[in-house]
Amino acid sequence: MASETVNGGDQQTITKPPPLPSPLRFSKFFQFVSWQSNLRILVTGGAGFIGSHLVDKLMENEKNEVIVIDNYFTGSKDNLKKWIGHPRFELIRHGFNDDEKDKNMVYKVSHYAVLIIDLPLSVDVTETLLLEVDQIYHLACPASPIFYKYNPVKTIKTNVIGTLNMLGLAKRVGARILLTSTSEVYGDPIEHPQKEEYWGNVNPIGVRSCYDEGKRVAETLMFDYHRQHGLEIRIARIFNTYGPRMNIDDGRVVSNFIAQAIRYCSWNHIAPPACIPFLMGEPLTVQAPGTQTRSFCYVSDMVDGLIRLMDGDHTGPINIGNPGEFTMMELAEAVKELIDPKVPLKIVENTPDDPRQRKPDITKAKELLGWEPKITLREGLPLMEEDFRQRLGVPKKQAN
Ligand SMILES: NC(=O)c1ccc[n+]([C@@H]2O[C@H](COP(=O)([O-])OP(=O)(O)OC[C@H]3O[C@@H](n4cnc5c(N)ncnc54)[C@H](O)[C@@H]3O)[C@@H](O)[C@H]2O)c1
Ligand SMILES: O=C(O)[C@H]1O[C@H](OP(=O)(O)OP(=O)(O)OC[C@H]2O[C@@H](n3ccc(=O)[nH]c3=O)[C@H](O)[C@@H]2O)[C@H](O)[C@@H](O)[C@@H]1O
Repeated sequence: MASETVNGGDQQTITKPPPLPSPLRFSKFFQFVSWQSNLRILVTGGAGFIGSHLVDKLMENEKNEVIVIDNYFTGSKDNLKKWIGHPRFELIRHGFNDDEKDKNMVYKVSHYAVLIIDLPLSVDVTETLLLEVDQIYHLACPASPIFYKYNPVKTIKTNVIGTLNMLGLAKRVGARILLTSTSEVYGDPIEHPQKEEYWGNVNPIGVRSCYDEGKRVAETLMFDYHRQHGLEIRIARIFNTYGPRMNIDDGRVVSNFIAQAIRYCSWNHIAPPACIPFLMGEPLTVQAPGTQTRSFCYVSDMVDGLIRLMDGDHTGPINIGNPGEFTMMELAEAVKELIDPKVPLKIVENTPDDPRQRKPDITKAKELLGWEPKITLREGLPLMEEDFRQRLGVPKKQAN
């Protein structure tokens, strides 16, 4: 088991041996060795953007059994529809599955009647859960700033109570757990690019704190369980990730710019620009000043990095991101160039505490995981455009 540390090596090394696999799972393995999958993997937040791509990749391995829990706040069952009904896949609904539904009808009707009829049945990580699994990818948490700021108390609960619950589960069944932390733990960074040793510059009482301080506490909890109980932990610090399947009105910059540009062009196509300009859709909304930077990682690279981290020997935290750095103005220009150079830009007001620069130092990921991103922004944007056009029902116009 790994005992490498970060932060200049000033953290304690592991004093306890790693936990044994769940006794339940162990006996099942020997009893049914002929059909038992090698790994039962829980993905929290598996109906979301990164989570559903991760599920796709994990399901490619026939030795894996994948279980998803989600409360569908920002995720959707649609993202998982190709796996629903697959024998190696399970989407947990309020802690019981379809076969048990009839047996539990009274219980369910009395407690969840409205949910059964009107809403997809969901599982929230702020509630405790007992499952027999070997690995936990803990992603559940709204990621887009407009969504995580919508109900900040719930965001904090998800990060703190949700992570505690998943750590409790990992401890009980002897599972390895990976947390998807964030580059937001570096706040508005004074060091650039950001190395894992950097402790960050975070406002503890700002409107983003529910998310960035929430993730910092989640990291603390992970390390405390690791030191105190010998839990096998992995922490990924994810930098801005984009790709197909992001919510169209997610609010994050890449999805906003692509949706705005496609919508602008579709209106432009119907209404001649000279006569009805207000019908032409929204320009690209660049939040002031537009010189702030981000480094964008394509989702397949991200998923590859997460799996390498989970399956490797290093606890992290490890930055996983693409070091290619762009100002928001440069990103807007790249989207214009791709979709339609005539789409206008509009400078709009920014939100408080927006980090002014962000770029990962990925030396650790390269050295410890043998990972580096393969897909550049210019290669990834067209893949996302194609997916957004399909979902918006706006095909690309063929050049004459
Ligand atoms: N996408 C990025 O750029 C990025 C960057 C850094 C970190 N991350 C982290 O990666 C993870 C996934 O991000 P994403 O971009 O796929 O976001 P997303 O919003 O698409 O997915 C999050 C999923 O978690 C679910 N969820 C939220 N709260 C929950 C709760 N209390 N209980 C159960 N499910 C809950 C949502 O319904 C959704 O399906 C998050 O933890 C996020 O903080 C993402
Ligand atoms: O990578 C990360 O660690 C974090 O990145 C994002 O947070 P943020 O970078 O603020 O994401 P966006 O909302 O996409 O904003 C990026 C930049 O684009 C700008 N922006 C956003 C939206 C828009 O329409 N226009 C625009 O210029 C924002 O001002 C900001 O400077 C994610 O949403 C977080 O969940 C994640 O943890």
